[in-house]
Amino acid sequence: MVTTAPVLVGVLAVQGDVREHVAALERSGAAVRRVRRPEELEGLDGLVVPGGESTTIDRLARIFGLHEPVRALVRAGLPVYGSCAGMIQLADQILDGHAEQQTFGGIDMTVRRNAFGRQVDSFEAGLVVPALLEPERPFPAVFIRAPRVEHHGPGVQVLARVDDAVVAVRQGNLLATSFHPEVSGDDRVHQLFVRICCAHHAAVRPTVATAS
Ligand SMILES: NC(=O)CC[C@H](N)C(=O)O
Repeated sequence: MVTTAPVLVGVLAVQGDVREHVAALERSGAAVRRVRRPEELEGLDGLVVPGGESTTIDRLARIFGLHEPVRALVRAGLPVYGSCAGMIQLADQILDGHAEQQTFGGIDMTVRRNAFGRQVDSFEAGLVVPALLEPERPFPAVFIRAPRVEHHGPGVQVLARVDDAVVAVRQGNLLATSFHPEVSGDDRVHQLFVRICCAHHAAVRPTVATAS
């Protein structure tokens, strides 16, 4: 029998719906660590930037000394998944951000904050997402003051749209959704991310498989 340890995925825990992501990742087979300090980034196979308020996540990440180390890990190829405010944090450019707002960047896209307008601040949509397991089953996507991708470069793969709006993307090991899969009771987005983390782990860490 070959035994392998589960991948270790961090959840940036400065603000936002951290607990729901921790639970969804654990259900998807990952070991999870909440990250509030730079040293807690060490040894991770992936990182989730949760939804919440991107201006607050940005400000606290900089105060806690996490901004530069997370930027460096993104550029070094660590798998990172950003949901809603987390998607904003992974965008190279943002529209309707605060004047001094910064992002980790990494995905060659321009994201507009709060793009779906006040009258539909929150809504749910059944999305067709071919990249997920059982793609014929629509994903119950919950949008809460959600951003949308306005422009993206050729290296960015579009995973889902609502009408014409791009709401889920992947670029290499970086994954981002406008919506909140952690509150939907459907773990297929987290399962996709854990698979990306497993592939990265296998590529960068020598396998210590014990045969018995
Ligand atoms: N649910 C969310 O994460 C909302 C994101 C929020 N509108 C922002 O700009 O950060």
